[in-house]
Amino acid sequence: MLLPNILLTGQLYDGYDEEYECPILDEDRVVDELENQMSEGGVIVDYHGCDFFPERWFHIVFVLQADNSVLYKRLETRGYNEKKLKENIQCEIFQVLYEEALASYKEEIVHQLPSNKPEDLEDNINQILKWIEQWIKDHSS
Ligand SMILES: Nc1ncnc2c1ncn2[C@@H]1O[C@H](COP(=O)(O)OP(=O)(O)O)[C@@H](O)[C@H]1O
Repeated sequence: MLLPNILLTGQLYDGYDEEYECPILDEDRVVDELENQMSEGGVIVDYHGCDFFPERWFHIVFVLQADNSVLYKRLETRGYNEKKLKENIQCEIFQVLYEEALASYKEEIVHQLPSNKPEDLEDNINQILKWIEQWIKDHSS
């Protein structure tokens, strides 16, 4: 589930942030909106933050990381303004999202995955698939 798409089509935002040039997320509405689907299970949620999601929603959390030079080029290509670009890079340097994940979920379910090169994408998918298979095995009896 790609959360940004749902947010935009479902209009689950509350105003627009002129400084960061993005919609302001209405976190409570997002959680309400996703609750039924999430409690059914079998859902992968892709988003850049996680502290407002209920802990019970997830069995595992992956935090993707990129080296700064790689990330800089990526965000520059996306046309981020100077301030937004700087803050995103700083966020990566201080591992803000990894820390947020550690603070929001049990440490043993939070994993970091490098995402610098296309090959990393493939490796990460394989690793996540392996984890899913193992989880299904462990929980089917
Ligand atoms: N592992 C990777 N290797 C090479 N390019 C990547 C990789 N991950 C992302 N990218 C590049 O960055 C862009 C944005 O990736 P995306 O996963 O959508 O980022 P985010 O989820 O942080 O918004 C992609 O279109 C691609 O060009």
